[in-house]
Amino acid sequence: MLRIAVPNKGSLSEPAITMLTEAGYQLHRRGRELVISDHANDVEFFFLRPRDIAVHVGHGTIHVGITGRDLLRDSPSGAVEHRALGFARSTFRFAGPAGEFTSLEDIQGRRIATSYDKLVRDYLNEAGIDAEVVHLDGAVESSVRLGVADLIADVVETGGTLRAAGLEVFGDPLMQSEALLIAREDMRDNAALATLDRRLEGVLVARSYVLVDYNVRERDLNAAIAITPGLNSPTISPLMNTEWLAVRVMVKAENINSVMDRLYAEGARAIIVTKLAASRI
Ligand SMILES: Nc1ncnc2c1ncn2[C@@H]1O[C@H](COP(=O)(O)OP(=O)(O)OP(=O)(O)O)[C@@H](O)[C@H]1O
Ligand SMILES: O=P(O)(O)OC[C@H]1O[C@H](OP(=O)(O)OP(=O)(O)O)[C@H](O)[C@@H]1O
Ligand SMILES: [Mg+2]
Repeated sequence: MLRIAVPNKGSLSEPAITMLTEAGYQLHRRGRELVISDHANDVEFFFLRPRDIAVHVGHGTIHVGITGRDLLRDSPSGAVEHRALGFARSTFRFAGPAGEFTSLEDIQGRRIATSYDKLVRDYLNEAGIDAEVVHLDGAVESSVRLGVADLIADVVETGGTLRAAGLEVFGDPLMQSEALLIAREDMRDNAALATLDRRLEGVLVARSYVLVDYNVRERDLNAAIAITPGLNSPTISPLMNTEWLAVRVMVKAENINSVMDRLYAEGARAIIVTKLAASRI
């Protein structure tokens, strides 16, 4: 039975549970259960602190897990990134009081508050900068005002928390993060992991693609197909009126209106777009 670690709280928890549910798994918690068995799918879900998931997966007692790339990099765990999952996107940045820091060199000899000690230390070592890392478990943005640090290094999404604390980012981001499916290298060829991975890929595709149907005259077909080449190849079917063909094809959802405009300009008509509920590519 495949053991899967799921974040039990924080920004990763709800979207991870939603994604696994969309992938067909049963992991509804009625109360404070720490483990849920999904017998129909032959998997077991362990609800764990986001920060601990890389440790459990690296240890091998849990086969795979969902965590953030920043948390994985902050852990000494031997787990590796298996697939990016496209949610909980954030950047990891240095920030200080407005106007006080402009570049990385300004950090030399100063005190940096963070919950991500290893990530920050590795970055400073790489950059050849010597600074003191002050570990805090959370609410890192308050540390400058409270005097325990001169600057911070933390997760930034909207920047709202920084602004509220009177801090400004400076320098390049230390990294870009998002939720990941992580596993140990030796799980790479595991069949149960491959099934989970294909299901998650199916959710990602269903979220980012739409199905487009349209009719087009045979003479305009090549121009239309150039706009919508599809994943493998579009499906072309005959219509009763033999001058026209029906085309069915997958298209990235984000540009769908501009794609429809261009298809229409090339002579396509009866263009309809359908959302995908699930997919296996
Ligand atoms: N505001 C946010 N927007 C997007 N992603 C975020 C945000 N805050 C945190 N994350 C991401 O969520 C993960 C960390 O989870 P989070 O900070 O929500 O957990 P937590 O419950 O605070 O955990 P802990 O108490 O161990 O710090 C990281 O991968 C981080 O990049
Ligand atoms: O840029 P923003 O959109 O404001 O989001 C970033 C904030 O969200 C996270 O905090 P969280 O809610 O996890 O609290 P924590 O500090 O206790 O971890 C993160 O640590 C930042 O403080
Ligand atoms: Mg947090």
